[in-house]
Amino acid sequence: MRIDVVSIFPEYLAPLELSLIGKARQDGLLELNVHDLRTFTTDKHRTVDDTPYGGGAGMVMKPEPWAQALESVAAARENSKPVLIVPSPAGEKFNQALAYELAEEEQLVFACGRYEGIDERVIDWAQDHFRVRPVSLGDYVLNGGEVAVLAMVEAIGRLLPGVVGNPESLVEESHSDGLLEYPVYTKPSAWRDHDVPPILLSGNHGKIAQWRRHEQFRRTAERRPDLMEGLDAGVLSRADRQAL
Ligand SMILES: N#Cc1c(-c2ccc3ccn(Cc4cccnc4)c3c2)n[nH]c1N
Repeated sequence: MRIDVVSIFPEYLAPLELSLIGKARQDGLLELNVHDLRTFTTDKHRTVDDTPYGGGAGMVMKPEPWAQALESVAAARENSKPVLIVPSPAGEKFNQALAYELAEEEQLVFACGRYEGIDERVIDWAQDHFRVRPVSLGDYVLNGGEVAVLAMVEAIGRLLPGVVGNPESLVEESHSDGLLEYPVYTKPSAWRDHDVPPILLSGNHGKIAQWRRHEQFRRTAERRPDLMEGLDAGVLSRADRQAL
């Protein structure tokens, strides 16, 4: 997969040189290019914003630098247009299902807006060159798209083949099957008056799996009742229904 990120703060994306994603880039599992939007300006002040038509507070990002930048990074392909992800408070909610969907793409382009956002005509123009997806990280307000891109690239990148050492670990984590993950413990078994649940020391793998499943349901019902409504019937085994 190739990922291109355009931002006026390219240094914000430096953490993607670290850890799992950084190693995936070194191993050639992921190509990630970060581009400075100001590279695509033509005036001596390298201007990327201007006052909003219709008045109002703040500034809006000018359309032409964005069109130049996006044209520059769009890999020419016959069969399908690359995906352009535009982080926005007004986007569809990012979730694990969307992370899996986007992990299948050949190229993802991320447009990190700042100020009050990007001139909407860029989104309209981009429809002819990209499959455009405005995406929100969550229902809270950030100052720009970079933090959202860090989160999305990590969530998507870790799903790519070979990035996570043990693919098994992707199966049982939160949201992989619509449920929150079960609690985890390690040595020592007794710690500051808090003991590891005895079932986990029993060596009875069937009972341990049953306990873990029950904990997934208990936690999900307690912390995220909204997820319980959306559970796919196939996810609920007979034993699961008994656990509810
Ligand atoms: N993804 C995502 C986001 C953003 C977000 C993303 C891009 C930009 C570009 C500018 N701002 C500031 C801004 C603030 C308020 C109104 N309009 C714009 C952004 C906020 N906020 N919250 C999220 N979950």
